[in-house]
Amino acid sequence: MPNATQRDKASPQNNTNATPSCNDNFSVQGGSELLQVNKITFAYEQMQMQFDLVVNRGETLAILGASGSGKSTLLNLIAGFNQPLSGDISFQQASILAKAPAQRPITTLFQEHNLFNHLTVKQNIAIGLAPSMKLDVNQQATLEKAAQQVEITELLNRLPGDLSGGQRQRVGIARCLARKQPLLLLDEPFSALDPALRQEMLRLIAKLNKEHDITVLMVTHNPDDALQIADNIAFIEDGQVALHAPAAILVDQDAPEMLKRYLGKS
Ligand SMILES: Nc1ncnc2c1ncn2[C@@H]1O[C@H](COP(=O)(O)OP(=O)(O)OP(=O)(O)O)[C@@H](O)[C@H]1O
Repeated sequence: MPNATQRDKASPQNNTNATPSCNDNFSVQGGSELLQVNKITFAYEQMQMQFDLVVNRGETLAILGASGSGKSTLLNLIAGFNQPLSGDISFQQASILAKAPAQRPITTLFQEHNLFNHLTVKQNIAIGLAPSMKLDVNQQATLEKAAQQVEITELLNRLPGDLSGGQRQRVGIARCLARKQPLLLLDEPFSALDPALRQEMLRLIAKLNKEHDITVLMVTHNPDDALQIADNIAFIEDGQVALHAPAAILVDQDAPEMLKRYLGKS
C-alpha cells in the first residue's frame, strides 16, 4: 500500500492533468498544457516508434515500461538528442523541433555521465549556466543558491571522482536547478543509489517540482518511485505511449492487463 505521501500525490482526485488515456476510469484531469509530443515518429532498424503525449505544467510524470520499450528514446526526442522522422514537439504551443538541445527549455539528468571528471563541482555547475564557465554576479549567486539547496556548498572545490554516487547526483541536480529550465527530464537517475539516498533524491525532486514550478518527466523501473512522487504515469509499450493515467493506477486492481503484466501482477 502507498504511504500517506504516496496517496496524496497519486490520488486521482488530486490530479490536475488532461491527456487521453486508454480507459475513461483512469483518465487524467485537465490543466494547462506545457509540452505536446504530437505524432513523433522515430525508428531504429528493428523498431518503429510513434509517441503522442501531453504534459501539463507542474505535472510529475513517471515513464514506465519494459526494457527496450522506448522510454529513453522518448526522452531523447524531447531533449533533442534524437531527431524524429515526422511529427512535432511543442513547448507552450511553439515548436521546439528546430532547436538544439541546449536551446530547449529543458535540462536532462541521466543515471551516469552527468559530470565532467576533469572539472570541479563548481565548474560542473557553472558550465550549465555559461559554456565558458565565466559567470557574472547574478549567475554566481544562482550557482551558490543551487549548491545550498542540495547541500553541496562544502564540496564545490572537489572533483567528481572524489565524491560518492549520491553526492555526484546532487551536483547533477544542482546544475539542473541553476539552469532554471521549466522542464526536467530524468532518465533512471537514482537506480544506482542505495535506498536511503534514493529516498533523499526523490524528496529533492518532489521539492523542486513543488517549490520551483518545475515539470518533471522521470523514467523509472521502480513503481514505488512513481507512486511516491508522480501525479501520472505514461506506460510505454512497443514504442508507443500505451497508457497515460493517474499514478494510482499502479495499485488499482482494475488496471489494464498490459500494466498488470509489466508489474508482475497477472
Ligand atoms: N543507438 C541505438 N541504435 C540502435 N537501436 C537502439 C539504439 N538505442 C536504442 N535502440 C533500440 O531501440 C529500442 C528502444 O530503446 P530505449 O533505450 O528507448 O528503451 P528503454 O525502454 O529506455 O529501455 P531500458 O529500460 O532497457 O533502458 C530498443 O529495442 C533498443 O534496442
